[in-house]
Amino acid sequence: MDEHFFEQHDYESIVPVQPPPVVQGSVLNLSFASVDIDLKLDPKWGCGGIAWPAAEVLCRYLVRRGTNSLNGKTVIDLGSGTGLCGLLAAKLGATAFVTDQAPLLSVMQDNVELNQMSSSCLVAELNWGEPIPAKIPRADVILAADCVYFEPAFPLLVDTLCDLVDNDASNPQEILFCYKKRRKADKRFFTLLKKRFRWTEVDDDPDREAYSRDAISLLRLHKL
Ligand SMILES: C[S@@+](CC[C@H](N)C(=O)[O-])C[C@H]1O[C@@H](n2cnc3c(N)ncnc32)[C@H](O)[C@@H]1O
Repeated sequence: MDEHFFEQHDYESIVPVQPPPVVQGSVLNLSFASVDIDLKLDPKWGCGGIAWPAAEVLCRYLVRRGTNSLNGKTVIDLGSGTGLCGLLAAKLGATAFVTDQAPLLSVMQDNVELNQMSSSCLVAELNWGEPIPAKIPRADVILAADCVYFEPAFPLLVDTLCDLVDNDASNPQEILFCYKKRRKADKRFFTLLKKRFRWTEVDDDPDREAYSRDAISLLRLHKL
């Protein structure tokens, strides 16, 4: 993301921060190339109960890297909501941990069961800013989609990202951070992030031009 990103995309007045309306209990059938995922949506849990566009961008990118590209890897999906990115990672061969706050755990568990992924996609509570629970192991890949939207949580999310990354050069971790810009206030998140991470745009995604028109960036973070 170059430094003019926030000036180019001032969507504040035209992109609603509120989630689109969703019918309670509806099931969304998503297809990413050959990988299908069914998602129960639950608007009762606000923004966590629906699938967000940044999650779909991240899923499409992961699938494009190959259907076995996450074989044997451990993946953590932060602020997973419905569980979409973690479920997709599990379908690509990973052992995935879909994590969120307590109210979202039942939606994620329902979706894990709906997709028959209970053996490789595990649901765990992980509140940003709090110690990483013992049941969550070191991850090879950390995913975060559409997690920048609530200002008080900005420093908490940065802390959790830091806690999950150990900078072991012999065993590097990948952090894929897919972000949709909505408000100028989001810039404060990147000001905080910059103190602990640098980032590069994922540049091997042919969809990049299309989603950047929608103010979505897919970033790879590197801990300083
Ligand atoms: C906009 S939703 C994105 C959900 C999903 N990643 C997607 O893209 O479809 C943001 C998610 O972050 C979670 N979240 C917000 N604050 C959090 C916190 N302090 N700790 C853990 N998760 C949090 C919310 O519960 C919600 O599921």
